[in-house]
Amino acid sequence: MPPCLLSTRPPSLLVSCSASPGAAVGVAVAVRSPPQPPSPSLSLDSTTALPSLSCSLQCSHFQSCSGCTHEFNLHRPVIVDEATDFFKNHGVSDFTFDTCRLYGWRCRAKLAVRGISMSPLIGLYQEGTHNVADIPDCKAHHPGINAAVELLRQGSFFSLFRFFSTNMFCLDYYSDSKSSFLLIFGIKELNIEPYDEDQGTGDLRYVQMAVTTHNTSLRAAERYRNGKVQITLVWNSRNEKSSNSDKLDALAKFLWRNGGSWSKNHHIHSVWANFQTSTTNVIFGNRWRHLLGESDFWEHVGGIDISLTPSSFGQANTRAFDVLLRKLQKYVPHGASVTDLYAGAGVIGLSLAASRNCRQEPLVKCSGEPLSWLVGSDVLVVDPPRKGLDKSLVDALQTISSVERKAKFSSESSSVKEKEEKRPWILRAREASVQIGSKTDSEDSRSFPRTLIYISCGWESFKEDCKSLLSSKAWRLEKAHGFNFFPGTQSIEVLAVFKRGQAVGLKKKKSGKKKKKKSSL
Ligand SMILES: C[S@@+](CC[C@H](N)C(=O)[O-])C[C@H]1O[C@@H](n2cnc3c(N)ncnc32)[C@H](O)[C@@H]1O
Repeated sequence: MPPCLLSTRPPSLLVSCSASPGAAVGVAVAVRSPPQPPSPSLSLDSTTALPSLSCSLQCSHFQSCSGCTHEFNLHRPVIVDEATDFFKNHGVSDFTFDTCRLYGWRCRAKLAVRGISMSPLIGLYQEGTHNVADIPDCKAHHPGINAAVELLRQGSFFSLFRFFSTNMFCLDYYSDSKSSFLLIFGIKELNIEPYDEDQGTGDLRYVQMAVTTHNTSLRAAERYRNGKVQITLVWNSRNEKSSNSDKLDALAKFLWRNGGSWSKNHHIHSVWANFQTSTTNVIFGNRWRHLLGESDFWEHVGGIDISLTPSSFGQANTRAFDVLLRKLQKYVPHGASVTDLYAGAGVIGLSLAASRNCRQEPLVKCSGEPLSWLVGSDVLVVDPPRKGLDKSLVDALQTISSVERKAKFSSESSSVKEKEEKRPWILRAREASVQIGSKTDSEDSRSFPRTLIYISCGWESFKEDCKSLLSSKAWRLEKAHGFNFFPGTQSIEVLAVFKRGQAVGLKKKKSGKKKKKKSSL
């Protein structure tokens, strides 16, 4: 029996659970809920009792698939309680949590392909094993991904017999094709072999599906559900000239013919190949080839259009990411200079640059200081992988105030020296260096960021990093928000805003205490 949170949170008649507007993909209907407008945010008011069944997963693959670990209360993972307490204990009592879209949210998936040709398994590894759970009806996937997986399954593996016996609907689907018989015959001929890890044999190892919902020819409300899928076939060969390349070519053409721009049911954006022969667990090899469809994959997020290659890091939950980016923009002043670390394809930095009209700061390198690349930045944004910040960065951020003091001191003393300089040839050389735009010492004295925005997908590592930053007294927490990036799991995305130094109130309190002590003596 999967864990049911009904026992911890009794259902109430008034339901305040609602998915983001437009979350019409496998929608959970609020039980006994009076009609109410969709609300993208949930209040964390503890008096608001929430139902379980209204936001339950109801997925036939739950338990066999490792993707989702929690079946109920998708709108409010249990970890939100812990996060609320954590932030309260660190001075932020108004932590908010955005429920976002609960179903069909995953726009990026890497799925293993295993089993046998007649009966392939396309899905995720079962917990702690290398057995793949087939997940054709995954509730987390954008429906376009499930449709593309189904097409892939037909194209790659269906035998003529199985095709006729269990998928008669496909005949209608293909009936307007000029040569449906040839097509069916072709499917059998493809006979793609799923990868066999033990032997290192087979053709298709993994498939990556990425959905773009950026289609400006559709009304905004229709774009999400009409998203198109970029398919990357991770092929077990060194390159496109290997012996099984005919099969790859045939599979790509099959996918494109039946899901591409000329097909009746256009849901495939493009087909790519990645070549990988390594026997390790690394999914992708270094060689990528665009095969069919559009080569550019555009997405619209955080107010910008961004083109990602299949090898780029992309957030799986595009809509929730958009909600986060819009919240993030509010913490960056207009015209600020921003440094974006762990930037991946640079979506965050570009979104801020566009929405906040950010100032461009040339990179300044002053020798000897690990934080030199932050000189002149007003805001630092970090978005590390699940394991959190690199230790060297935490160390640098902990010592940022003393580094700044040192930098200021050295630039002040050098400007004193500058003033004392009388030799005309030195003065002329200095003037020339300013004219060609190179940095002088005095410019290095500009301060380091006063704001640090930490975006985290790893709650445990975030807590550790947060404690380290706060314990150094170089930073204080000012705001924190959570986002439901991964409904069905206990992972949330956190956006935490830190400011330099300690809270003014805290300092005052301390000096007040001292005074009292003195007077009591
Ligand atoms: C959670 S992703 C965020 C990417 C980007 N901010 C976004 O939202 O699209 C973390 C990124 O950091 C990169 N990364 C991981 N370790 C890194 C390191 N030590 N230095 C720089 N980047 C790193 C990863 O490749 C990945 O692109």
